[in-house]
Amino acid sequence: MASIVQFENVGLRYGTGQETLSDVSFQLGAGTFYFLTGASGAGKTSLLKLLYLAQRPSRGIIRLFGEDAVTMSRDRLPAMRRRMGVVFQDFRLIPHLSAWDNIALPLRVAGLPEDEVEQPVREMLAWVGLAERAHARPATLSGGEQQRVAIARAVVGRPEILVADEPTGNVDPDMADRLIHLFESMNKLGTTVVVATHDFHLLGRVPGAQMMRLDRGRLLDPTGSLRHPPNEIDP
Ligand SMILES: Nc1ncnc2c1ncn2[C@@H]1O[C@H](COP(=O)(O)OP(=O)(O)OP(=O)(O)O)[C@@H](O)[C@H]1O
Repeated sequence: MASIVQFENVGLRYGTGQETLSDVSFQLGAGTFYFLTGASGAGKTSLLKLLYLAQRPSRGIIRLFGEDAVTMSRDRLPAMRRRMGVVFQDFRLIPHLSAWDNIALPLRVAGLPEDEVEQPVREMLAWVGLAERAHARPATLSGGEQQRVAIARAVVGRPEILVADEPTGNVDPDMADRLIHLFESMNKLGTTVVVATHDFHLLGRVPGAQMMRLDRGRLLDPTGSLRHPPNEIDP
């Protein structure tokens, strides 16, 4: 299976402090589902920021869709980012837009005509259980509802990679299962999915998902499953 993301000896240092991420090396196989776990402060959000190109590493090599993401010119970044859907930990919805318009945004930015925007937005709103709240602005939605709008916005354009940072942090267990099922359905259609979570309950929900575990800025890969081809697990 082709790898869609490669990190080689990546390090990240904010300011002049210690490295937040050190010697991080892995490859993500196209079409695979990954969970990223680790204690609070281990560096999960930082790793995801490198992945969705919000942050450049202090050292190492990152290749995304076969291109060198570290030396890439700033003009190329928006086109690369459009191939990814991101669920931010703090949602980042546009406050003056309704739930509907927030979800429609990636499709409109991609230049889809309005008659091709309506159906996917309607379907996504229904999927995340917010059909009745289509016209609500983010400030009038609960935290869990905002999170569901953020998820709908990230997946509506069927991105090649979906990156989600604690996407079930604000919803009840039933909704968490439903959202994970949505990610799994997208994964079955070919999207590579990376979900950072503290929620151990979720980890068993996706058969075949690979685990990435960060421990104080270092990625543990005891089974070698993050290399390609994955190592056989020793009997
Ligand atoms: N912009 C920043 N400037 C300086 N330090 C930062 C910045 N962002 C994160 N850090 C530090 O980097 C470390 C890792 O943070 P990060 O948010 O990546 O961890 P995390 O595993 O996602 O944690 P959590 O599960 O609590 O969200 C922490 O010590 C944090 O204080």
